[in-house]
Amino acid sequence: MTAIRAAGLYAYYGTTAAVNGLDLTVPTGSVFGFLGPNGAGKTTTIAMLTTLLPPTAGRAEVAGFDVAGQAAEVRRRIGIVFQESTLDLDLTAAENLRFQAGLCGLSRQAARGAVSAMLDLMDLSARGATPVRHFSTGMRRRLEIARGLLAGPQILFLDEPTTGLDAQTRAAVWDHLERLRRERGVTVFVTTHQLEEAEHCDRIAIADRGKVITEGTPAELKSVIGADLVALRTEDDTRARAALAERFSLAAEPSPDGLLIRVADAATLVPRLCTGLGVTVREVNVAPPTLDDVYLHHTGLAIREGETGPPALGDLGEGLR
Ligand SMILES: Nc1ncnc2c1ncn2[C@@H]1O[C@H](COP(=O)(O)OP(=O)(O)OP(=O)(O)O)[C@@H](O)[C@H]1O
Repeated sequence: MTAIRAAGLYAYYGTTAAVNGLDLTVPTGSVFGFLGPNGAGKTTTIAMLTTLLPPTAGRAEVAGFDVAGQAAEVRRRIGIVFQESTLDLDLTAAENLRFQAGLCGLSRQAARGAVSAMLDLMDLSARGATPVRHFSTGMRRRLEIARGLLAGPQILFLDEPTTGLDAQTRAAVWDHLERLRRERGVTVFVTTHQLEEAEHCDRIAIADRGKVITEGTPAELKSVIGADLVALRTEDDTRARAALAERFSLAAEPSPDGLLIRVADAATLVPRLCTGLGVTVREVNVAPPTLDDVYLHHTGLAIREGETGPPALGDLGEGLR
């Protein structure tokens, strides 16, 4: 089953192609991470998939409905959590949710049930009557997610949901997202700058310049890189570097962690190095490929958080009603 399918999707702002022939398939019930450097087209893609921005060309289906021709059907089946908070700080948590329930057209009785269930799901039941002004950043984020889920969407879109949160709060938000998938079968589509967060995803797509350049499970993507990073400390790194080139045809980069070498199979190479290098090896560390390596390999960029970016999703349209 496919929750989201995009084929040859384009979005132009004037003559700039923000999304440039993007193809995407998101399986139902998955947590799908959408990664990419600033300006890769992530926010614009979410804006099209959530019907806030009409595609310039191409096709996208969400929950089986066309985003351009069947926007109302799509909207009925999705929830969105914007990057910027859109909560009313003067209202309590429950009031914020009730307000949203009204916008979604839920009856008074249905709203009461949904508000209480969502507060419960996001561990906010005890704070329903507290004005949001008194909430921590993490609690506000959880409330935003609760609000995105209020109308029982099949697919939840989140644009950089953990930006600005500390590590502990980020982990809590991810716990909740994983629970959603597990307990409610909600498909979660999330953009993130945090590669360690991408490890939580079932599948990841990396976008650059408006196109998906690679896609797969975290393990698949790492296996494509297929190289362990070996850090070698020796009694004489200059001689060791020359010996690595001469005897093993390996190029080593000096670094504060020692000589760094990328090899396909460190387990076989390391014992050979220790006996055949001709320079005493003092310390060896082996690290399997990380998503950072994958990202760097495909985009030529190290991912960084907190860079200034183009407009947030909330600025692109009126929001779902
Ligand atoms: N409203 C707009 N008008 C003109 N150009 C825009 C507009 N919104 C985005 N762009 C341009 O489109 C490209 C893609 O932007 P988009 O915001 O979709 O990327 P992104 O991957 O979400 O970036 P970030 O991670 O910084 O949010 C960028 O070159 C950006 O400058």
